This record gives sequence, structure tokens and C-alpha cells, in this order.
Amino acid sequence: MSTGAWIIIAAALAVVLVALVVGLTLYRRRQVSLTAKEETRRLDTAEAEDRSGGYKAQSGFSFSQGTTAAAPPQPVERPTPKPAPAPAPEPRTVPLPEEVTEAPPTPRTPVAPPSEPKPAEPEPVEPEASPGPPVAEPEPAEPESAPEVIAAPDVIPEPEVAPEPEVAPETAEPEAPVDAAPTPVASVEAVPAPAPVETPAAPALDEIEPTSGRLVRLRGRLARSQNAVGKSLLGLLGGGDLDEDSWEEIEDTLLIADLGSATTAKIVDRLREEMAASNIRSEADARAVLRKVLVDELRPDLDRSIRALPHDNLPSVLLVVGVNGTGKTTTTGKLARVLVADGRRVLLGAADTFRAAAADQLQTWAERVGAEVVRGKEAADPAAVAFDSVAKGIDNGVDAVLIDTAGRLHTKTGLMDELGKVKRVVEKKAAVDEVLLVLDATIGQNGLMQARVFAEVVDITGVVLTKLDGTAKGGIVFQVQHELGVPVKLVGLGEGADDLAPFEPGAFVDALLG
Ligand SMILES: Nc1nc2c(ncn2[C@@H]2O[C@H](COP(=O)(O)OP(=O)(O)OP(=O)(O)O)[C@@H](O)[C@H]2O)c(=O)[nH]1
Repeated sequence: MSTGAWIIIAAALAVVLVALVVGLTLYRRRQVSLTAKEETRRLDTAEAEDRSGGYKAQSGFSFSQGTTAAAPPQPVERPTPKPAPAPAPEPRTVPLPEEVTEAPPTPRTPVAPPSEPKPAEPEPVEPEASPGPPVAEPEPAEPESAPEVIAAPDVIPEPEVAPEPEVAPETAEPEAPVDAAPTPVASVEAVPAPAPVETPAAPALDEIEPTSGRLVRLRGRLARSQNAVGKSLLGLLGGGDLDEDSWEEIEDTLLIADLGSATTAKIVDRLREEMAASNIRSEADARAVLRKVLVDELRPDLDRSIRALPHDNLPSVLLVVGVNGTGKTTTTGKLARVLVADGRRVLLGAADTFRAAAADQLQTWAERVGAEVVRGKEAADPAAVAFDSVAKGIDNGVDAVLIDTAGRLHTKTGLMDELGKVKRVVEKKAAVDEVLLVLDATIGQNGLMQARVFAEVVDITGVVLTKLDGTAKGGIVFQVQHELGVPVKLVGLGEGADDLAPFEPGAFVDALLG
């Protein structure tokens, strides 16, 4: 063969070889890209579903998921989260009474953001026309295009016959507390269920201070206010031999600091034991013993995480309860800030319908923080607003619904009626994960009395002790925990938007001892 022929053959072989290499590379690339896509998709799904159980916020706030045991029977499908709320559409009245008795049987489909109000559209049902027993009536078909905003009527009649045993015995639960409550509560007959105002969050958001470092600053503030107690105790304990007078003085100091007689007696007993067993040579030794005893008494083992993470495809639901003026609304707003700062979507429910200003205050918080808000008309049924808040939270796919309740402590019966109903009605939609009792630290023993009443009415899962910056005492923490058996989870240390801190026994005792 000639040289030319060899060259042609070699060139042809080279072309075939190149084609093979290119083909193989392309094939591999296609394989790789397919795998990569699958992985990405898996990550996306995991992110969407998990929403981080056991997540610990960098701020020192620890959030967790509520238990699944109390999950509602018919969970509602979570639609894809929507961005910030759109302009308020005209609220449409939906026959909520039936919705309350039965959880919605069919998953809702996400609705396009309301663009235009529909003025002339015929409403499916007028709720005021059906105040009678809704029990046997099948749930009316939900409007084809369900509105994003469900109007909460002023009154939700309690179901007379319901599948849950706890609701069943209640026949015709009165809408108003039986006692003569100073503030009127709407009744089914009296109020023709006007629609509440549902207000979207304003676009201008408040700058949320980074949460890291907050504790240090707040700890300093707490330390300043608590110094007196610590100084006095350490002065006595570190002063050498302790006679009976000294022990009495220690007892008095603890009592004055609001620790209460039972806790004080327990602490003094333990201090006596520990001091006798230890070789105390200096004030530092005495401080170490005192610290240990006080921290132990605060039960550092208790779970202080806030159950504010979504679970079972539903938002977490937190009820904030307490007597008016203790700082419920402020605490709700502050907590929302922390959650939003940690990337959570939050909806605030203004179920304190007895003072328009309270709802205004909550709305302002929502606007500053970038949370959604649902509020009812003044004197609307708090349970209706609470229900509607959770319903909207589910529809909008938020992570947490925080409900600010009214806390008129006029009588225990009234309170029981109101809070019990709020909880029951909310649980038609989603389990209540956390009931936070807000107590004002400056009122000492009165706070404890309030705590007792609330604990009898509703299962408290955590305590928020506000205004610790305004007292030189703070010993109420010991009493409340001792009495209720539930942990203090948060403390309010000022009126500022970021003056909320997780409660830590060690840090608290350090602050107490100065
Ligand atoms: N110093 C101090 N003030 C606080 C703290 N928490 C709340 N406050 C103030 O206490 C006052 C009452 O707080 P609110 O949040 O309105 O109390 P509330 O329990 O919701 O009361 P109502 O709105 O009447 O239902 C407000 O002036 C708050 O700024 C705190 O930790 N420290």
C-alpha cells in the first residue's frame, strides 16, 4: 500500500477515535447532570418538609416542634408559602360555624393572591341566617375560589355534638361568660356576624437587631437589677461562722426577694447541708455553694425550648395568656421578631378583642416585624379570631401562629369559658403546641396568684416573666416553677423590641448573685 493510503486510513481511525471519545463524554455528562438534578430535588423536598426539627436558633433561643399526638384529625394540605400579604381584599363571610364543628374534609387549593375585590359576587351563604344548630347540617360546599382571607364572624357557636369527647358534654355553651362580665361578649342572636378587619402587614419592615450578643447585653441589665439580693446573701454566707441569726437573715433575704416560704425553706435547708459538708474558706467558696443550690432549685433539666416549629405539615400554634398589662402583646411581638429573624414565617392572631388598642398594638408589631396579622372587630368572639388566625396560617403556609388572648381576670368561670373555648376551637384546625403564661415579675405574690388561676383553667406549658428589669427581686421565678411545675422559658428585660431573652438558670443565678 502506498504511503498516501496509510495516511488516509490513519486519519479515518483518528476521526473514529475522536467521535468515540466525544460520544462517551457526552453520555457521561448527561448521566451526571441527571444525578445532580435528583440530588437537588431531594434537598429541596427535605428542606420543605423537614423545616428543621430540633433546630436551635443562634440567638440562644431554642425552638422545637410540638408533639404530634394532639394533631388534628384532618390535616390540611399546606400550600406553597406565599410572599407578603397583598392588599386587603373584601372579606367574605364564610359559614364558620360548620367549619368549626368539622375540620375541612378536602384539602384547600392554594389561591391566587386576591387581586380585585368582587363586589357583586353572590355570597354562598349568609352566616347570620344560620345561628341555629348547625350540627347535622353537612358542611356547605366551599366556594370554588376560596378567598385567601376568611372572615371570622364575631361568634362561633360551640359545637353541640362533636366527635371529640371533651366537646360533647357541652350543650349550648354560652357565648358570654355567665357572670356579669364588664365587657360585653357578642352572642349569636345579638350580632349579625359582621366581618372583621383582616389587615395585611405593611411593607416597611423594622430592622431586626441581630440576635447574637443580645443575651450578653440583657444579662448585664438583669445583673444590675438583681445585685442587691446577691450582695446581701454573699455577705452573710462568706462572713465566716454562721449562727442562727445569720441563717434567719438569709431566710429573710430570700423571702424579700420573692422566693416564697416553701422554696426559701428548701434552699436554706440545702445551704445548711452543703455549707456543713464543704470546706468554705472564702467568699468565692460560699458563692460556689450558693450558686449550685440556687441553680439546682431552678431545675436546669427542664425543657425550655419554645415549641414554635411547624410539624405534621401544619404551623405550630402558640397561645399567649395572662392578665392584661403583664406584657402579653409585647411578648408576642418580641417573640415574632426572634422567629422572623431566624427565617420563620409568622402570623399573629389578635384574639384580645376587648380592647381595640390591643389589636392595634399587635398589628403594629406585625408591621414592624414582617408578620401577617388577623384581627377581629372589637368585642368579636376571641375564639373566632383565634380559629381564623390558624386557618389563615395553614392556608398561607406559615411556620408559627402566635395568638394573643385577652386576660380579663374578672372571674375564673369567665376566663375558663373564654380560654377553654379558644383552645378547643383552635384545635379543630391544628394542635396547640404551646400555652405561654405571661407574668409580671414586679407584682411578686400577685403574679403567683394569677399563675394559679390560669393553671387551673388551661394547661400552661411555659412561663414568660416580664419586667425583670423593673424589679430588684426576681425570686418569683423560683416560686412559679415550683408551684406550676412548668419552666420559665422566656424573660422580658425591657420595653425595647429586642428585650426578650431565653431563660437560663445558670445565667439567671449569676445575674442574681451579681
Ligand atoms: N420594663 C418592661 N416593660 C415591659 C416589658 N414587657 C412589657 N412591658 C410594658 O408593659 C406594658 C404592657 O404591655 P402589653 O404588652 O400591652 O401588656 P398586655 O398584657 O398585652 O396588656 P393589654 O394590651 O392591656 O392586654 C407596655 O408598656 C410594655 O411596654 C418588660 O419586659 N419590661
